Amino acid sequence: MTEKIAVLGAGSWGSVLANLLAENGHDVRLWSHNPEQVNVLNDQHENPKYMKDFKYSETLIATESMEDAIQDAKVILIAIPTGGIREVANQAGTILSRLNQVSLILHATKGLEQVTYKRPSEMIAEEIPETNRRGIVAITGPSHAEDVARKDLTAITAASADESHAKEVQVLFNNDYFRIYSNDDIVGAEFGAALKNIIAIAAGILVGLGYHDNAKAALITRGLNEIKRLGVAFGANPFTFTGLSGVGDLIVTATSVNSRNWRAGNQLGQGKSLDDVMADMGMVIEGVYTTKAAYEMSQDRHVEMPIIESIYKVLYENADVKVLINGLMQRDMRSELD
Ligand SMILES: NC(=O)C1=CN([C@@H]2O[C@H](COP(=O)(O)OP(=O)(O)OC[C@H]3O[C@@H](n4cnc5c(N)ncnc54)[C@H](O)[C@@H]3O)[C@@H](O)[C@H]2O)C=CC1
Ligand SMILES: O=C(CO)COP(=O)(O)O
Repeated sequence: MTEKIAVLGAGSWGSVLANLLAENGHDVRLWSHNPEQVNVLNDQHENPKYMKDFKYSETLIATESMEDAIQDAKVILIAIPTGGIREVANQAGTILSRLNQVSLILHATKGLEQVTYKRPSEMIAEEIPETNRRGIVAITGPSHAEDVARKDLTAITAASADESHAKEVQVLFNNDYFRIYSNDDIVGAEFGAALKNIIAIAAGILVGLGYHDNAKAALITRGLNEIKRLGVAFGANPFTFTGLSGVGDLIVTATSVNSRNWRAGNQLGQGKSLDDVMADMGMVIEGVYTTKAAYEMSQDRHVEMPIIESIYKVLYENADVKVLINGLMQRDMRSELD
């Protein structure tokens, strides 16, 4: 069945998901706050800053009016970085109240808010009145926008406390190259999504320093343990971390040059400064911010996270990464299962 769907955020991920939904036959309005980007998307079906050399479907319509996008949309997908999602959800909430409309809210954001440590779905719940939303679903998992654009096979998770909403999302997105599984553990899905970016930065650093496959495998495995430990401390189901939103996303992000977090780490490992890395990327590097939130959360909750603590020290205290690696390797001997 064709649905009207609003996608808020026309960066690499929002634009590619909007394109997929339009090609699935839905009536999609892609909102961006940048009028020039909207014109190029509508006239040339391109989005050069975010998705080089990719032609979007002619049925995809971009708009700079959030109200046009949202009006009559049964589903609203927010694909905005963590730093902007609260503001955009607030704008959407105001419009939904004014229109007296109720929509299902999806988000594709991977991070934790600074200072409050809130997950994206918690920010959405605070900004969009309950009377204007049927439910909140996180869509997350191993999915580089570049691979989805070229229709590589992709499987991700739709997570919602009410799994019936996640099942609705499966119907909207599924096609012959894109498959969504449902999960009722939105806490675990959002923790996996946010924290894997930190381990991806660490993996990039290791490769930048000249380490190889054994080091990467050790980092990914022990990193997953830290992700699970923090997530479980906040109520996540440990099994979620063995799924697409956990180990799946960790593999894709920590092993790929397509990952902006991995690339950022790789450049840091080669000696570039964090300021230069961030200025040159031109797109969001979520893990830089999530590292700070996760480190502070681990201190508050007394959750041991030595790898994430080391990345915090590299990014925020200019610590020597080789000294930190040495420290990690010399920690007290322990059981793998502790
Ligand atoms: N790019 C990818 O392959 C994937 C990205 N994600 C996640 O999706 C989220 C969005 O990422 P991308 O699209 O890749 O980022 P991006 O950096 O490519 O684009 C972000 C877009 O959001 C807009 N934006 C930022 N703050 C805004 C605000 N306050 N108001 C209005 N617009 C605002 C920017 O102008 C830009 O168009 C992130 O949390 C990311 O981790 C998730 C899966 C895959
Ligand atoms: O989340 C992603 C893939 O699942 C994209 O990761 P980056 O933000 O590191 O590019």
